[in-house]
Amino acid sequence: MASSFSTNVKPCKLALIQLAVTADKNANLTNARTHVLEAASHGANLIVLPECFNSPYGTNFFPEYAEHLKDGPSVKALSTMAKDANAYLIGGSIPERDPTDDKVYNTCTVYNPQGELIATHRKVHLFDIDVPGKIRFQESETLTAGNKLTHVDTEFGKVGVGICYDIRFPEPAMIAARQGCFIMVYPGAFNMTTGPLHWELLQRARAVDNQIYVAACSPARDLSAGYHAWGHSTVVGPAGNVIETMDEKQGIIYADLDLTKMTEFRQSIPLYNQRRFDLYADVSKATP
Ligand SMILES: NC(=O)CCC(=O)C(=O)O
Repeated sequence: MASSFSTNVKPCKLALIQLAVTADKNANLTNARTHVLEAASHGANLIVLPECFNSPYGTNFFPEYAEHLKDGPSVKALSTMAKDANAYLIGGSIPERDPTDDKVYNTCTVYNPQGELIATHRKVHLFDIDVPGKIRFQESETLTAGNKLTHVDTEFGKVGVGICYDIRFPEPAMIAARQGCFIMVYPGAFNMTTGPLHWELLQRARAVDNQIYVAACSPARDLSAGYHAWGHSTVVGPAGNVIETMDEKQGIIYADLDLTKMTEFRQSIPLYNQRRFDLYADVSKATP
């Protein structure tokens, strides 16, 4: 079977904005706007913000900062930013309160260059871990998990979206790749324990498994905050190569994404046609 990627699409300049996040929501939105417009002035047409960019990252903060998507200040600000930047904007994530059930979600909102909200992704895998003596974090104390995978059509091709801990699960990236996404984008906030261990490894793994681009966009590290983000926002290519990365400070990285090169690489190592789904079509049925 031939790869389902289409290559006759426009080239795309990706920008990952590693924002410094504070406890002041309005200041965070203003800071995001400044950086989105800066990225656009450098020619970026697909711009990404970090996980939880409008609120400190902590289970006690999520309900306090949560807002409705319909009329919340963050969605309004992001929509205007996308329009003024004339770019697709993957708006990191924000704590979202659903007015129908009052539950709170960790939600990524995506906008087209006209400022229209074209997709939402609620974090599917909640970050519940307990590494003794290192880090305990239980998003499920205040958040509810989303129930769908998210693929967004853009003029550059189809973009898969996950949020942070979602990257640990290979299946959504594989489904996205098989359904034609050329990139998985993960707004994410790893920490000082799991960041050095797994942040880059997981991005490279998702990329090399599926021969797609992978981008992960973190907040900058703030040692005065309760949660210390790893930073190191990174773009990985379809061969599993790190294209661009950075340190822990606020800043922007850029990458030109070239689907022709991606298709050539897929032809040279044609995993797509070689998979043996006759042997492993449904891993959920595997038992010891
Ligand atoms: N915000 C998150 O989901 C953090 C995920 C993380 O640090 C990990 O190790 O996984």
